[in-house]
Amino acid sequence: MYKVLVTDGISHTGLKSLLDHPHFIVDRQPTLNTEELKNIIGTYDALIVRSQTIVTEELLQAADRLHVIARAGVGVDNIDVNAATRKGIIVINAPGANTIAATEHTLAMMLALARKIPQAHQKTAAGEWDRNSFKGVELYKKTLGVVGMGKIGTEVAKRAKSFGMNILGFDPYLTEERAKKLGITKAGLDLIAAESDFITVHTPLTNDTRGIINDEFLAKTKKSVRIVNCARGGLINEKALVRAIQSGHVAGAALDVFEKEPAADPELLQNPNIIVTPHLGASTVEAQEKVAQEVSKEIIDIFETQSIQHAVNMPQMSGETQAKLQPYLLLGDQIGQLVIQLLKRQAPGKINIHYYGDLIDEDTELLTRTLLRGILSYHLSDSVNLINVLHLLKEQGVSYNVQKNATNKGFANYMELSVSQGTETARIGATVLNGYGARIVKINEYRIDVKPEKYLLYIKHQDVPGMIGKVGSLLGDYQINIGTMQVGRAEIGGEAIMVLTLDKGLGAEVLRELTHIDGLEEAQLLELTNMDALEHGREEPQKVESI
Ligand SMILES: NC(=O)C1=CN([C@@H]2O[C@H](COP(=O)(O)OP(=O)(O)OC[C@H]3O[C@@H](n4cnc5c(N)ncnc54)[C@H](O)[C@@H]3O)[C@@H](O)[C@H]2O)C=CC1
Ligand SMILES: O=C(O)C(=O)COP(=O)(O)O
Repeated sequence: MYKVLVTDGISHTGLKSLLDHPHFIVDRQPTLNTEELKNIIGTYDALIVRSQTIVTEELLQAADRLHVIARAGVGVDNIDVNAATRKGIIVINAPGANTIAATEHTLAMMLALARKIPQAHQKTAAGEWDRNSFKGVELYKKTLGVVGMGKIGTEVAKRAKSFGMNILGFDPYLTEERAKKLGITKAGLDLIAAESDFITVHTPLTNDTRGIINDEFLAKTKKSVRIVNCARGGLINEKALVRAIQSGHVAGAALDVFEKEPAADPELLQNPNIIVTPHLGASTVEAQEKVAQEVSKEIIDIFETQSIQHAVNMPQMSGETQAKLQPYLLLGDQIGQLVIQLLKRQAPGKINIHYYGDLIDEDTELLTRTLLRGILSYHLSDSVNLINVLHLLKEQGVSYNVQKNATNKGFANYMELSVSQGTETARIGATVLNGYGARIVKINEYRIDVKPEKYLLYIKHQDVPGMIGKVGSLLGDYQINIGTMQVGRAEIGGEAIMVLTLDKGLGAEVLRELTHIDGLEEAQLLELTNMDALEHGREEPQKVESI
């Protein structure tokens, strides 16, 4: 059973697949304080949050078995993603599931700001019939500057066009072609400042975007501009905004998000020209069900089938590509494990990965991580996974290099992995044969043809007659059954290798005796762990024995 902790208010209906699943226990604890959360997090496999729960490095230090943090929404700035990555915790979100909700809230805020609806409502509800104080402005024929033309920015732009607005869009990823298709103008920040009557921001909060609307930007804006932020507090420098509104340069602002939440600054909250909502952009019935459904499904997938779709700290890959790469991923993990053992179990210093043939057309980032995890797992065991493997390599000072080559090396697809430490190098080449499965086809400079199995006996010897018989009979004396035997040599009568698959492992005594055979230079048992789990395309999940 896997234990899932749900903090923050998450839709019960949306969580249904998790709540009904026989392998998951879901605890809903929406009112925990930081200390309480820290005290219990250690017993959970997954955590589901919205924007309210702050997931810090300190909290993660106590999260000993946490495998997944799911953000039922988009922004992950309340989660220390780097700390999660270092700990090998997958962070997922639900991009797109609340796009429409945030879009409609932005439009609602823009209209409310233009027509002073909250202020008028307040006065009317208090019994005052004031028809003079609330003259608004129209959106029609006005220019809207959209900073951040991602999912929400784009949907906002489309809807604003239907009000007859001219749209200026700014986003490093906005091409002229897409802008044209949307019927908007691709612009820079300066043009947006100079031309816009309304400006709305829709970027994530990053080092780049923090304070993107600041004194300097506001100074370049048109007089009486109105500003909307339904994305992230911090994109607008609040002090600068208040100054610009007080000076009369900015006519007003509509804010759903704040530098610090819950918002408390009276200069913002009690300003007659600023309308506010308490981070409600995603708060619709539909969006909340959808975000909860999406993260629930993905959590189940991650634990049950190791398939990850929306990890923010992993390469993204479609299910189709993942399925196509699956045999290579299994093989990659295996040759990673084997190559480090061939290096006489020394820590790696330098790793080279080459992909040839059909593999060069694939997105190999996940495969590369799998190979690297295979290598590191020999010394670091379960503490290394696909999430933290690059971080751990860096931490260990191991360099790696990936090359792709269109030549096919005699196989439709081929990958070669070499690991060095000092002057020693171990190398394995492998391929997936259509209809026959995975094969190791090269070990160091020798060509062979071995199907990876749990126990492989690797022997280096002189290419002299009788060697195969001697090895076979010694193993027979110890009741060790040989599954397959392959020999490879660089030249007749020179050095050669023998690779045997065995039904069980063998001890140091047998290995010692093997090396006493005349002409036998080296014997090494290579062992693959996690074979069963790998066969099923996933690692062994952590199990809760009893709750
Ligand atoms: N108020 C609320 O409740 C909600 C807020 N959000 C927030 O809205 C924002 C946008 O969300 P989505 O559209 O779903 O994300 P998205 O990832 O689809 O779009 C973000 C866009 O910002 C662009 N961008 C990044 N840096 C930029 C820069 N320096 N200048 C201009 N553009 C830049 C990116 O290229 C991307 O196209 C996020 O901050 C998200 O957290 C999302 C949902 C609800
Ligand atoms: O999805 C986002 O980025 C949001 O800001 C929504 O936040 P919430 O889930 O409503 O706390």
